[in-house]
Amino acid sequence: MANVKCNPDLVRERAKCSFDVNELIHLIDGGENATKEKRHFEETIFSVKELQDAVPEEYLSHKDRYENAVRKATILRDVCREYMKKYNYKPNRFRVGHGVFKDVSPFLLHDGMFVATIIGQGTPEQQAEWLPKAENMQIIGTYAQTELGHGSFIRGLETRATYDPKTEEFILNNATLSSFKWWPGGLGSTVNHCIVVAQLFINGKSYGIQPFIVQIRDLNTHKPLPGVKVGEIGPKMGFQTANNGFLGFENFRIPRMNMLMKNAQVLKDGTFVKGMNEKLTYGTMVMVRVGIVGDCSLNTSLAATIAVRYSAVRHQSKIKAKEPEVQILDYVTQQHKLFIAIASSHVFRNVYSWLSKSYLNVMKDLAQGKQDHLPELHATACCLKAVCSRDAGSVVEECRLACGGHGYMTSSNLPLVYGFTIATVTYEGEQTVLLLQTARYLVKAWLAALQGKVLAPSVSYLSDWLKNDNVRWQNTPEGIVKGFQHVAAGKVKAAYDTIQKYIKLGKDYEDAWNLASVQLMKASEAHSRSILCEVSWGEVIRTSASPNLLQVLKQLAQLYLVYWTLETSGDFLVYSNISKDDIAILREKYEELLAAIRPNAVGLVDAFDLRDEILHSTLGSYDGRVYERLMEEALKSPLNQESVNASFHKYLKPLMEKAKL
Ligand SMILES: CCCCCCCC/C=C\CCCCC/C=C/C(=O)SCCNC(=O)CCNC(=O)[C@H](O)C(C)(C)COP(=O)(O)OP(=O)(O)OC[C@H]1O[C@@H](n2cnc3c(N)ncnc32)[C@H](O)[C@@H]1OP(=O)(O)O
Ligand SMILES: Cc1cc2nc3c(=O)[nH]c(=O)nc-3n(C[C@H](O)[C@H](O)[C@H](O)COP(=O)(O)OP(=O)(O)OC[C@H]3O[C@@H](n4cnc5c(N)ncnc54)[C@H](O)[C@@H]3O)c2cc1C
Repeated sequence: MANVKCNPDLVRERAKCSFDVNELIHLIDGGENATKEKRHFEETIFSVKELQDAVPEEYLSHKDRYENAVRKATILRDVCREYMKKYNYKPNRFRVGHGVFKDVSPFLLHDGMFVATIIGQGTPEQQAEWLPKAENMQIIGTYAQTELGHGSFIRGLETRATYDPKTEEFILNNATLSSFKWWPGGLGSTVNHCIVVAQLFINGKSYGIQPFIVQIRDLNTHKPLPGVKVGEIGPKMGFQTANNGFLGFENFRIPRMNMLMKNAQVLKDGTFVKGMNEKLTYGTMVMVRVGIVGDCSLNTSLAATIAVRYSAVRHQSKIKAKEPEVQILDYVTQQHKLFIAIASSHVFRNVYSWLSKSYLNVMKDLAQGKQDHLPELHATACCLKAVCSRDAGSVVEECRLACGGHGYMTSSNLPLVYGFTIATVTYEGEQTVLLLQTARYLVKAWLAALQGKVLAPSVSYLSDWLKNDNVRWQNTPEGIVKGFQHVAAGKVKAAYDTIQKYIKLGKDYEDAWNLASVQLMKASEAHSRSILCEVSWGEVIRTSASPNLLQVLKQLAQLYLVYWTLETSGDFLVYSNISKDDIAILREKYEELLAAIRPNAVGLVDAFDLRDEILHSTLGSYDGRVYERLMEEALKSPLNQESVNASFHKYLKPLMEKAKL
């Protein structure tokens, strides 16, 4: 990239960077070697001509766009397979996926949930049967859980799997419209198999929801099998190429062994054998929620790179009347909009790495029959997924707005990035629903703290606060982290007290919960923010890096802490010992941090190391040829391929002629 002829502003920005950009790239990637491998892999993918679109895909019809995405998905699969064989390298498909598809691969659910569910929910025998076929794409699958009528409340799913001991089969049925599966990615026209989550019935008795592996299309003709009704759900806000679909069954029979039975089993005679914990059936969702925190880091870095580079290139208006128009990045309000995006990406990455380790530890425990840490993992993954996805959506939109009119252009790629980022707020557990899951855990933890019990590490601050809620405020990163914990503890207590108040007024627990649920949701958000602050600050101070880089990483981490303290200063005034003077000091600190980060802004986004092919942006490319690219892309419009469009003769001319009469 260094030899590309760049916009002079970007050249100047890069020259003033105070740290070694390559050092940060290596740190993010996990070492110099990892960067080399990543770059070699990406170079390979993006040099495949067939993966490059001649026409921007927004000009294609819905159908052509889908077919093009499938074409590229199959080529990408082949290239990756060869590459993995040759180099024994497991690539991050999500990064290159953004480059190849711009939007979402029709195989996303195959990789992200179908294979993962076979691993997580299948017995060793079932894995041996299905996994090789799924991994080498002999079968293509998705995860079909959500229905027209139910998504959040999965105990309410209506698809039925009724066991027939005579034939040792399950009979799948969707008797109502609301029971039709609705949303699964790839289901529309791509997959031939599904994990179907259905209510198990044996001898008229319900045994809750269970996962079944179901073939829905003929492997040769791709026609839906008799008894299967399947199709695509149509255009959406984003995810246009994900091929989301609907599905219903009518007396569709599958063998008994197609119920994934790692957790619970149905024996030949119809005996149901309960698993260690019925919530383990929800395991794939926990895994994906963890992954989404990492995805939030990637999505935020895409938007930050585009908006920061553009803001360095774009000159508009003046700060001082007699001086030239400034780079818009010099406006402190612009820095306020953008630097939190850079900081958030680092915070999400660090927290993702921490959460993934917890996830793997709990999986190891579960394999040994220990489930003590599962509730804590579930509670933590729920609130972090909810808050990170919401933050990422807001950050991406702020970056888009920060690019003014050009941010509204599809060719900036910011609308698309927003489309797939904001979807993460809803899928894999709607944000409020997940925050309320965490609130259940927090309320229990609060009760346990009141009883003097020892709490799990992520909530032990509740006990500390109970012992001493009068800790002096300190304007240090550690003091701010404590402050976030005080806010969270104060909110948990307030929500708990509100539930108790309603119960005393004669409400039952469920109604009291619903009445207090705004507070519960906010408590859960505050808990999540305190984890984000504590973990990310902790990770940064433990980072081994050169003094220059460490200084910049600390500035970013502090920016995150101070930004969110100021954003939620009302809460701090209510629940911590912060004073108005402390807030004024933090405001000053915030301005200092923006100024300190300013010279490194372009270096920091360069360190995300996102190739132009991944960014897909007229505004964000490495060379900063913004206006040239905007014009080049505009000229690709089909309307610019003709000097006069047929509509002139058909409609406009007759209209003008009528007006003459
Ligand atoms: C570096 C880059 C990395 C990139 C990685 C990218 C990652 C992305 C990977 C793949 C992309 C895939 C794309 C996905 C597209 C979208 C897919 C989908 O959306 S699939 C459908 C997802 N659906 C949901 O998430 C539904 C949400 N609803 C629920 O989960 C549940 O209904 C519920 C809200 C949890 C409620 O369940 P239920 O009613 O049964 O429970 P409760 O009565 O409320 O609670 C009972 C107790 O059970 C505990 N519980 C609940 N869930 C779990 C769990 N999963 N694990 C453990 N424990 C659980 C709950 O806490 C209650 O406990 P108590 O309070 O009673 O003790
Ligand atoms: C892009 C995209 C891709 C998807 N891909 C898949 C897929 O591959 N497979 C799949 O199975 N599903 C998929 N889904 C479905 C997704 O998982 C659900 O849409 C999601 O879980 C939310 O459920 P819902 O639509 O039922 O929302 P609802 O639950 O109906 O939410 C509507 C409102 O009701 C509120 N609400 C609901 N319950 C409660 C409660 N208990 N307390 C308080 N408020 C509540 C919510 O907070 C929200 O404000 C996808 C969705 C999207 C958008």
